[in-house]
Amino acid sequence: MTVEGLPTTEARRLLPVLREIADEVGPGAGRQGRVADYIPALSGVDPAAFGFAVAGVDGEVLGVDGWRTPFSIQSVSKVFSLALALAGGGESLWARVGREPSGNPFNSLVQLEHEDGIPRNPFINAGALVVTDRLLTLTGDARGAVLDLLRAESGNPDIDFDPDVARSEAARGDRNAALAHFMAGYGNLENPVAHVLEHYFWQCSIAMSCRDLAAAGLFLARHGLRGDGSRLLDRSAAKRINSIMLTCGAYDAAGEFAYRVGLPGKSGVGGGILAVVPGRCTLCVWSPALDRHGNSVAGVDALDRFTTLTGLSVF
Ligand SMILES: NC(=O)CC[C@H](N)C(=O)O
Repeated sequence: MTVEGLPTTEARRLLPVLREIADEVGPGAGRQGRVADYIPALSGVDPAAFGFAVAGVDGEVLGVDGWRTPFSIQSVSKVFSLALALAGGGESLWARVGREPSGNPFNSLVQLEHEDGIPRNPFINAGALVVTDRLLTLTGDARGAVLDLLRAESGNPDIDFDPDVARSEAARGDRNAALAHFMAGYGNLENPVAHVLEHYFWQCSIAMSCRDLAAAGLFLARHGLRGDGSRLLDRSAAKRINSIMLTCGAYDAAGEFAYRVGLPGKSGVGGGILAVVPGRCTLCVWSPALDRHGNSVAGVDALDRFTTLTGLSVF
């Protein structure tokens, strides 16, 4: 029981652990790694920023330091577009994208030719472009569908795209354009390349805080149930997304992430990482300085310490 006599929630119980970790990791944030600058609009972010939030399956969200500061969610959006594509279109997606770790950088082209235009998994860029294409076919507005889901599940209607980030990425989008055109050449896109790219860039540009992302990801900890009690995914689909996050969520460092953290997680080059403790809670950590794989240095460190201190991993 807490001092107020209310039952201790998961978030309240874990908040002191987040505080302890932030005191250890936060002061060093930005000393190792580099902020992503291949998307120019991301390059001005403070490398020393740090935020950490925990959301219990009851919906309570608490956090420390910069947990309410919005940042560019980038590839963390890939979890939500995948959830919507599976919820709306089912298993047929898997004819067009695989479920194996790639072992290659998130924007790599090399595997695609060997594997006939079928991306290894939905969390590398090529795979996410296929998922966006599927969502476009299903909804007519992939980026709008992702934004609506994020607003609804976080309970924050003010979440929005960042047009500067979206335009900046489009202006430097040659690699993603190459991936999309290459897959179109293999017949693995249903919509025009320019349309798919636009929706992908805008979806990546969404700005959210650790608070909002931890809350929005709770359906993954609730085995597919949304905040209003309705079902987004059946239990099996939720399990599968968590599994792919564990094996593919940190690009070509997914093995190292699983080794150190032991949780399903998805990182983005904005420095955010969403992690899931199924049945218990979600965590979102943010610190913009990245390692050479594109994962937040302080973010992975914080999650590593979290599972070490609490024993809350899937193993
Ligand atoms: N790893 C990432 O977060 C990459 C996302 C970024 N929008 C890109 O396509 O390059």
